[in-house]
Amino acid sequence: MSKPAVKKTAAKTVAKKSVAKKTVAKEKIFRVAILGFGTVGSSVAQVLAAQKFPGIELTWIYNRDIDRKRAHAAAKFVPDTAKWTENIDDVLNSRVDIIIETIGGLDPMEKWIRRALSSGKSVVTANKQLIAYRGAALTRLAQKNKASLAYNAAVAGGVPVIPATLQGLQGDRITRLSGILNGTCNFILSHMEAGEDYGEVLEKAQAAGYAEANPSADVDGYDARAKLCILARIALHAELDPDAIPTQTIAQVSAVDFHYAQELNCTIRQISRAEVDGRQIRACVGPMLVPSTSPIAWSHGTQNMVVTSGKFGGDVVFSGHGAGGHPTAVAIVSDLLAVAHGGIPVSLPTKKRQVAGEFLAPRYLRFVVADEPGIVGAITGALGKVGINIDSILQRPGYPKDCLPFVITTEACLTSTIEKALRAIQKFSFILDAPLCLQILTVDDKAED
Ligand SMILES: NC(=O)C1=CN([C@@H]2O[C@H](COP(=O)(O)OP(=O)(O)OC[C@H]3O[C@@H](n4cnc5c(N)ncnc54)[C@H](OP(=O)(O)O)[C@@H]3O)[C@@H](O)[C@H]2O)C=CC1
Ligand SMILES: N[C@@H](CC=O)C(=O)O
Repeated sequence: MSKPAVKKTAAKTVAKKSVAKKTVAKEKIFRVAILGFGTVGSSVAQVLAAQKFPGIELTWIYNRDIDRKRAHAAAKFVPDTAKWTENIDDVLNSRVDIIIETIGGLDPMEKWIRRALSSGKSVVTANKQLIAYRGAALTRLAQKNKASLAYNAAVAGGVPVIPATLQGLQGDRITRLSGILNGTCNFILSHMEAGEDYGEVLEKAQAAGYAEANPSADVDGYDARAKLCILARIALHAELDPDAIPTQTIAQVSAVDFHYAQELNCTIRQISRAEVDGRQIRACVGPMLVPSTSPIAWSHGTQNMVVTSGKFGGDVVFSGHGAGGHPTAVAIVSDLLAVAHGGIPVSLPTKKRQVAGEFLAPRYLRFVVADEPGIVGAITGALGKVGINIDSILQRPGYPKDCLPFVITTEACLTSTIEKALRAIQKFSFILDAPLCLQILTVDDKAED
């Protein structure tokens, strides 16, 4: 009779030990460093200070000119126990477990992150340029050194499109991605839609910390195309050369385009698109006309929106704030917690793919001309010559005749065909500015078979 009792006691002891072990494991402290104490880095410190996550200890802050940073109001969110340094070796040679990189750019960040991963430190980064150009190699380096590389914040700021795609959509065959991937451009264009001036709104976006260090990255499309490449890697399993993706600036969009877009029941947004086309990927980034009935048109301010189209699951929409310190810090801290809790993202093989910039789409063409008889005939003739069919011609009264903007919309045509027609049109003597040519998005967002 006594045997089972002994067994029970032994089992209890084993159970107690394993609980104790788990408790010890749970209590592991992850030492964390933040590189870069700017908009995002200081917000990370604030989010960490506000929530005091168990097992996370902020131990280092690295930045240049550290006295200036320590004097900043956000420094109060950094615990007294953390050390401040302007020497990167202090961090890279320390016993830090996880480095949060919020500086940006390729050089020297690639070198520093390589050093961190090679010594088994995990890295959480918001650096979309680095991940777009070097993400595949850095991920391999992390895996080789049993470290983690997480970059949820590099695409769409606070919208968890990367973790959701990695954990929730890898079972589908995604064939198409489209949407708004740059908060600064969305902020600018949605404010212009409400009548504000391009230059003034860009300044507001910079002051609020939404824009990149060089805002050309935002307005000229380089930031969005880096994000598109990252998404193409995880959703389409395609490695793309960011430089091969055609980008168009939003700087040429003016108030008159919003007036004409409104007459067409549309608005204008910077759109990023990538679609599987056999062994290549069609991709581009630029301002486009979006029907007012499309949810994309309802994105205002820093909102981003990504639509993925899967063969089996159909369309999935992600939306939220794509720029700003706090939303981005949420993505970073979530990555930090996932790394500390041992989360292993799904990692399917990827293939290098060529980029094609050819899209079949209706076009919005805005011309600025010195008015004279025969202009419409000359332009429509040039379009007809390459087989492009016109859908509408819009000319509002009241503009000066010596600098007259008017619009032609076309039926769906290929990018190369419209470009050929525009090269011919640009030679006409009445053309004052390079014509603005924008794709018009249609509601044809179905997954391919
Ligand atoms: N802002 C946003 O909404 C988002 C930003 N990101 C990404 O996050 C990263 C940081 O962006 P953000 O916080 O806006 O940028 P900030 O310019 O506000 O912050 C960058 C910080 O890094 C410091 N820094 C820059 N270069 C160096 C260097 N060589 N050595 C040491 N310190 C340096 C800067 O110091 P100093 O003050 O002296 O310039 C600054 O404190 C970028 O990769 C960006 O693309 C991602 C998503 C959203
Ligand atoms: N400058 C970027 C910041 C986030 O990635 C943007 O405006 O989207």
